[in-house]
Amino acid sequence: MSSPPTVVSSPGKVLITGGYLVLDPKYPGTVISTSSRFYTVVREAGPNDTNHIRVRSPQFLDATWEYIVTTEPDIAVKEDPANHSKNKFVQLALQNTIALSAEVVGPLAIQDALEKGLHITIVGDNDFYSQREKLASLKLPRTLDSLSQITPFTTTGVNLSQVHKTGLGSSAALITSLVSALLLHFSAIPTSSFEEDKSDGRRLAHNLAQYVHCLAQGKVGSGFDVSAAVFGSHLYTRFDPEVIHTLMNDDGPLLPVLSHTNETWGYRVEPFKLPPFTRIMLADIDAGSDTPSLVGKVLKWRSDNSEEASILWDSLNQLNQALARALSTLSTLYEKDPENYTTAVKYISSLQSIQWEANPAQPEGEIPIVSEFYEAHRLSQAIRAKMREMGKLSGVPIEPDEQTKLLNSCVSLAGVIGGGVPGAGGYDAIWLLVCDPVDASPDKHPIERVERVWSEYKDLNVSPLSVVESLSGGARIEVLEKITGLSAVVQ
Ligand SMILES: Nc1ncnc2c1ncn2[C@@H]1O[C@H](COP(=O)(O)OP(=O)(O)OP(=O)(O)O)[C@@H](O)[C@H]1O
Ligand SMILES: C[C@@](O)(CCOP(=O)(O)O)CC(=O)O
Repeated sequence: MSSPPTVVSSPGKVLITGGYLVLDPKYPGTVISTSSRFYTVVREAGPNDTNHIRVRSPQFLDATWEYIVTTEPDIAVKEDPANHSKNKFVQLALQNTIALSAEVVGPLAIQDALEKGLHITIVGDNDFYSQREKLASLKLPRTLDSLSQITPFTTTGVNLSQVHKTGLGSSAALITSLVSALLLHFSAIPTSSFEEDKSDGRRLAHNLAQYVHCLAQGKVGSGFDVSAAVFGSHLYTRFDPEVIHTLMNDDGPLLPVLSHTNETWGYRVEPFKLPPFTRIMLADIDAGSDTPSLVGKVLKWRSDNSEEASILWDSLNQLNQALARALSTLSTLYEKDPENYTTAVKYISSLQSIQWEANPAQPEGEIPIVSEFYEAHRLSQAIRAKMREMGKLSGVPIEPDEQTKLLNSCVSLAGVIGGGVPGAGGYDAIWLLVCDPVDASPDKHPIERVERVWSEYKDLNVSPLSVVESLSGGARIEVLEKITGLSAVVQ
C-alpha cells in the first residue's frame, strides 16, 4: 500500500498598513493572512517513476510539468524537454528544497524518498484568481453568496500566464505550501513543526520560501507575503536582504544560510489579529497596476527627497503602529468585558462612524469600546491621507481618485470602521474593516450594505472576494479528505 499523501496549505495575504515602508527594516507592516489558501498534495508515484517528479496545477490549461532529479555529482532538477510550458517558481522550489533536504537528511535518504518518484498537485482557492467571468457566465450577481456557489478550485479555462490574479499573493502562498510539504515529505523537518507558531522547522521553511521566492521573482521584496503564508497574520519587520545576497549569485551550500539558527536573518514576527466581531472585506477592481513599477518610482522619489521622505515615512509609521495598537486594544477590551463589547459592536453597526460617539445615553461600559473603534476609524483615514500624499509627491497613483471615491462611499456606510488600498495600492483592490455583529437586526448587516454598494457601483468594476481572516494561522498540515473539493482535483 502506498503511504498517505503529504498535504500542506498556506494562506494568502493583505498588507493593511506599511506599504512601501515595510521595505525598510526600520518600519513594521500589518499583514492579515486570509482564509483563502494554496494547497500542495505530495504523493508517491509508482515503481516505474524513480527520480521522476510530475507537478500538476489542474485549474489551468497546459499546466503539467515533468522533472527528472539527478543526485550525482550534485542535486539537479531538470525539466523534461517535452513540457509544454516552464514554471520557474515550481522548478526553483523543487531544486532548492531537495538540495536543502539532502543537506539535512543526507543524499541517500533523498534517493530513497525518490525511489518511487512523486506526483504533486497544486491548487489555490478561487479567491486567488478573478471569478468575474465565471460569475457572468453563470449569470450570477457579484456577491459573496454567488462566490460560494462556484465549485472549489474551479478551472480557470486559461494558461497560468493569462490568468487575472487578485493580489492575494498566489506565488508566495504556492511556494510556501510546496516547500513546506516537500520538507515534511523528505523528513527534513518534523510534522510537529506546524503545531507551534515559531518552531525551528517552521522557521527553516520560512527562510527557504523567502529565498526561493526572491530567486523566482528575480528581486528581493520585503517578504511580508511569504511571512504571512508561513506565520499567519502578524506585524512584520523585514529580513535583512544581505543574508541571501551571496546565495542569489552563487551555488554554495544552503543550510548555513537558511538554517533557523542563522540569526542574521533579523526578521520580526509579532502577534496580531483583527478584533472580534469585525471582518475584513476585499474587492478586486478590474483595472490592474504594475506593482514593481509603482515601487521603483516611490523609492526613487524617496532617495531623491530624503529629508521630506523621512518626515513622511516617520509620521506614517506612527499612524500605522497606532492603528495596529488600537485594533489590538479592541481584542483586549473584548477579553475584559465581552458583554459590553458585543453590545457596542451591535450599536455601531447601525451608525456611520461620525455618529458613534454622539450618544449621551451610551451605557458606561460601552464608552471605552466605542471610542477605541472610533480611534481605529480616525487612524485608518489618516493613513489613507498620508498614502495619498506619498502618491502625489512621488507621482504614483497609490490611492488614485477613482479609488478614493469608492473608498469614501464605503467608509461612510453604517458599521464600516475603515479601509484603504492594500500593499502598494494602485487600481487593483481595496480593503475594508467592517463590524460583523452576531445579529444586526432590525438593521441591515454592514456586510450587506458594502456588498450592495459594490454590486451597484458604476465608475469601477468592483467584485468581492470571499476571504475572511485566517483564524488558524499560517502554513498547516491538512488531511486531504477534509478539504472540500480537494480529493476531486487530485489524480
Ligand atoms: N496554481 C499554480 N500552480 C503553479 N504555479 C503557480 C500557480 N499560481 C501561481 N503560480 C506561479 O506563480 C507565478 C505568478 O507569480 P507572481 O509573482 O507574478 O504573482 P503574485 O504577485 O504572487 O500574484 P498575486 O499577488 O496577484 O496573487 C506564476 O507565473 C506561476 O509560476
Ligand atoms: C510596496 C510593498 O511594500 C508592498 C506590495 O504589496 P502588494 O504586492 O501590492 O500586496 C512592496 C513589498 O513590501 O515588497
